[in-house]
Amino acid sequence: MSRKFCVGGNWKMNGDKKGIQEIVAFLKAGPLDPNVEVIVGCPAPYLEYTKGLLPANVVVSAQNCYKVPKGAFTGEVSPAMLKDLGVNWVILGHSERRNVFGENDLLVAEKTAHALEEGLSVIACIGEKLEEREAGKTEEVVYRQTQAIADKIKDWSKVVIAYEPVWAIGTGKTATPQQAQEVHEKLRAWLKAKVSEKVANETRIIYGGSVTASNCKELAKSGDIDGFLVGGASLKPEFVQIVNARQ
Ligand SMILES: O=C(CO)COP(=O)(O)O
Repeated sequence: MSRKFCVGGNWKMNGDKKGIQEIVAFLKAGPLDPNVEVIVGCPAPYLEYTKGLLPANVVVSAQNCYKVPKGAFTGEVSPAMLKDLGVNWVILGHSERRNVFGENDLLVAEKTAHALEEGLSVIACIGEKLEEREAGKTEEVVYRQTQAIADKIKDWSKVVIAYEPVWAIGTGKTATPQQAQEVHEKLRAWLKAKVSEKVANETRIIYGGSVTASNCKELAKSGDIDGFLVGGASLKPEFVQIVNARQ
């Protein structure tokens, strides 16, 4: 089975109704490559609003959710609530969740498991910090983060892994196609060894970190880069070019 190219926009804590209308306008104008799965991660209060505006070829995603269906967890959102709104995707374990909000590997794995149980598709984010890369620990870190998830889930069919080296996020320092491909290839080999050959062959591994219209085409040529998770550039019309990187 070939892996469908997948491009997610992660709006982070950006946007208001007017801004969302502008983003929807360039998504509608496209044209977006019909062979690409396009997902936009919007802030929780705007999920239903955004879903109501998006064209049929773009789906909406949440940026976070908690690990249980309901209860005394002030400020949290459950997968059941997302499903109730007709939202079928969630981004989990983003480095900003890990590093600003203190989410550890276990919590990210528990959230992933629960979201999958509730029927959501998950973009599960992993990636090393600059000091970890400089210390030669990139593989150790991404394997550890992926192992935590592998320990909690059985079905990988609704999981997309986003490799986002922390040093490349919002910095303008994109990983080179070689750097990204190297990690993606190693992750796929790891999945083959630790999970199964089928999961290794079928799971999409997308790259995130300063992806722009000008660097996406080179990155998209690498065999193990199955798409992108785009931050800043997903708020701008150039997102359309990133979706179309393989054209
Ligand atoms: O964190 C990211 C996507 O989730 C990447 O952000 P930038 O594209 O702004 O570097």
